[in-house]
Parts: sequence; C-alpha cells; structure tokens
Amino acid sequence: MTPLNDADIGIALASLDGWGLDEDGKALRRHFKFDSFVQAFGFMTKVALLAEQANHHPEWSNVYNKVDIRLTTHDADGLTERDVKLAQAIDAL
Ligand SMILES: C[C@H](O)[C@H](O)[C@H]1CNC2=NC(N)=NC(=O)C2=N1
Repeated sequence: MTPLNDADIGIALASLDGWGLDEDGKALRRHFKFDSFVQAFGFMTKVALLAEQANHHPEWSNVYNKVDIRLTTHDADGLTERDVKLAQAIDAL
C-alpha cells in the first residue's frame, strides 16, 4: 500500500473533524477530552472495536479524561486511506 500524496492528504483532512497532520507528515493526530475517565475509556473501547473490524490499529495514550490518537499505517511507513477511513469512523462515534 502506497502512502497518500500531499493533494490526497489535503482532501482527507478536509473530510475530517479536528484531525491534524503529524510533524513528520506520516500520521493523523487528534486530542480528545471527556468529562471523566469512564467516558474516555468507553470511547477507547468503541475505537478498539472499530480498529479490530478494520484490522487497523491506533497509536494512542490516555491520561484520566484525555485520549490522544495517532493514526499511521505501519506497513506503508506513512499515511494511507486506511488511516483516513478509521479517522472518519472515529468522528462518526
Ligand atoms: C498482521 C496485521 O494484519 C497487520 O500488522 C496490521 C495490523 N494493524 C495495523 N495497524 C496500523 N496502524 N498499521 C498497520 O500497518 C497495521 N497492520
């Protein structure tokens, strides 16, 4: 799978809500803040199920009510359509 070119990345970012490009241009990043740890963990559980369904998994961290997600395609060492589709599915939660 080949990484997206700059034009495709621009189009992808326009279709997303609150996602930015990592400084290395190889990943999408978004920070989430919830009312509680339980809300944050419930969100992570939903994302985990989406990831399993897509066989495409986030790089993420959680501190109390905050969840930071980084999406990149390890097999391509860059950003691919798989990252965009998972980001769109996360936005739809
Ligand atoms: C063997 C397994 O299908 C692969 O390792 C999948 C799993 N999840 C993955 N997740 C991400 N983010 N990138 C990958 O290249 C990837 N590959």
